[in-house]
Amino acid sequence: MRPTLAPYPATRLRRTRATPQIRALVRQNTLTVDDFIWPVFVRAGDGIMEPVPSMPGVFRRSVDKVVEAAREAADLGINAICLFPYTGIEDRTEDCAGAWDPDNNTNRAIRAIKAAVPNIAVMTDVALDTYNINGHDGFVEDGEIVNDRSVEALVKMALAQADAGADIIGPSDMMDGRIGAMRAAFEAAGHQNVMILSYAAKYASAFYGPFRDAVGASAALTGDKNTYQMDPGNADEAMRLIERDLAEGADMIMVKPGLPYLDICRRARDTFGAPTFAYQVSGEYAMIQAAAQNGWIDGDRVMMESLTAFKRAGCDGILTYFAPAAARLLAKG
Ligand SMILES: NCc1[nH]cc(CCC(=O)O)c1CC(=O)O
Repeated sequence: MRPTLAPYPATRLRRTRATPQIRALVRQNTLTVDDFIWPVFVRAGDGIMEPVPSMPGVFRRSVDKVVEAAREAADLGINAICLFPYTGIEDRTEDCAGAWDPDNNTNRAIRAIKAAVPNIAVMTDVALDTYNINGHDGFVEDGEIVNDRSVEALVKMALAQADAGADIIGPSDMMDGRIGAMRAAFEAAGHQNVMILSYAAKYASAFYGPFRDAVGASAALTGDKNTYQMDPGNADEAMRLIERDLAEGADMIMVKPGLPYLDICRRARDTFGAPTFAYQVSGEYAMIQAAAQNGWIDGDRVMMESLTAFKRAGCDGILTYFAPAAARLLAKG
């Protein structure tokens, strides 16, 4: 729809920008604490908060500290927390068995949060990269990332998370057929209320660098993820992937990374109208933090502006490491 515009001077578009009150009145998109999912890194141990050097302000937390973080988030009004495990090179294996161990750090954290902080949703990550000796999201056979055997393992991983009490399962692996396989397995296991937030349009991005440091995958990763994650030049393929995942039973979909892919967010929103999320990934976070620490930008303002951009692009919510900081700023008003 084209707005009707009388010619100048009848139309002076600056009129509706003149005061804070009028600007607030005509504002189309507003960020609220309801928009955030907070990604948190879980590690072994007790009483540990280990800083992630490439992500200033982000920590690897032991389970007890993750529970504290969940409580803090819930008190700020954040609706969901998303868990990612850190695994050192010594605990990584070729068979990735740790991924579906009911007592791995993620599953222990899910149970502990569910017991202590009932008013926050728990989301998880489903991919083998955090347990794999070679850092890939699927099994590697003769240098190839194999699909169907990986899907079987991912289903086991997802079931273990659902058994532990996860509310939202987030498959980030980009294997074909995993959403349908997980949905069928959940139905068979009585987990019909477990949601799937599919990382449907996930690009092979250099913006994931700091995350791979955070989960211990950087040192492990051999080669790249170009045979399963998307080519940054493609847009139509993202629509096909989202349509496919929704048809297989995903409840919500994600575009990842975030800011460089806002065009994909907008198309996803307009094409499918499904609950649409973006992941403001580690590299996006690190760039803003680095520039802010150098005094080159106003960190708080850039944080809020970047998060608002996702709302403008049609997203219902954002996975962001800024969640608690932004929630605190919003609470101040
Ligand atoms: N399956 C792994 C996974 N899940 C979330 C991220 C990235 C998140 C971030 O960069 O903040 C990645 C990294 C990757 O695909 O290599």
